Amino acid sequence: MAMIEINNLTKDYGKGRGIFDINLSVEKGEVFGFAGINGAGKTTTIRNLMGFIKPDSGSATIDGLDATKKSAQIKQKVAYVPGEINFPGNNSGEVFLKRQIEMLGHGSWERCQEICDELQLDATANIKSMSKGMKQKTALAAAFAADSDILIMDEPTTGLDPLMRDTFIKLVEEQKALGKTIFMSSHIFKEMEETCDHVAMIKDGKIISRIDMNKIRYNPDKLFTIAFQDNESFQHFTSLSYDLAEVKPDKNQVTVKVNDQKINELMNDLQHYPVKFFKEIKQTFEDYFNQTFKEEA
Ligand SMILES: Nc1ncnc2c1ncn2[C@@H]1O[C@H](COP(=O)(O)OP(=O)(O)OP(=O)(O)O)[C@@H](O)[C@H]1O
Repeated sequence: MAMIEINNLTKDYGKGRGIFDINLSVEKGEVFGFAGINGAGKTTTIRNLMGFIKPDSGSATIDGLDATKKSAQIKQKVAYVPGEINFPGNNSGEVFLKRQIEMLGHGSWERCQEICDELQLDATANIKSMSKGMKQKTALAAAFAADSDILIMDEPTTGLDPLMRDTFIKLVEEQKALGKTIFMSSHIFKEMEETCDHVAMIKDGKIISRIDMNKIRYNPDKLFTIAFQDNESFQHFTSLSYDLAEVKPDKNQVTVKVNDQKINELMNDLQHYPVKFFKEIKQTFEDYFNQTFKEEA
């Protein structure tokens, strides 16, 4: 059974805003990304999932628990990082973190301290006077130290610098190795590319694509840009039967799409031409995201 199941979920705020007929399924042990630009519907979906708001139609379950009817149990079970962090009370980060661990009934203060060290967070500061980044780190420390089977995080790296994002990626990988299920929204491509097994893309409240990230990470179809030293070589090469993705005659340059199995063939062919430069164009999740959004426009 899937750990997170969303069926035909709709929350209509009017004027085309909200989420419409969302269907998603996240398996146990999977890191699942939810990608979309501002206002796409990520937070609305997550707030439904956590039972903070009721859908107009459809349903969501977490480990078999209905998000609306069993919201209290879900909040106990899930380590949650909200999109907008607003801590209750006027205590130090440490007091807050210790209470969180006590409240959830799993996780340990020792592990929490290790995570605070990794995130370079001084949790002795008062939570009300913390900077945006410190609040985000405190919320992450609470979630990662909770030892919950499921983590749901809404834009978890907001306010973190690039080095801290790398620490975040490491923490996610550790959780994945422990078999935890992670659902996180983001518009930061790097963290999704490095951590997610699957990503769903949302636009205007609707899912427009589901991606197996291995197909992006280990895409057998590679792109190579080759610049030739003279126009004659360029002309001759482009007359061969390669799949030409881009041709720039003024620069004697061509970009070819070549399957892994045909790379040796390309290398052999290129030996016959004076080549100025040769480089692989890496296809990233960002390229896929931008392309899909353009196609949907
Ligand atoms: N309580 C509300 N009342 C009216 N409209 C709302 C409400 N909450 C969200 N919306 C609208 O629903 C749409 C989806 O918002 P949501 O916050 O889910 O997007 P998001 O993908 O999380 O965006 P962001 O990346 O900016 O956080 C937006 O158009 C937003 O203005």
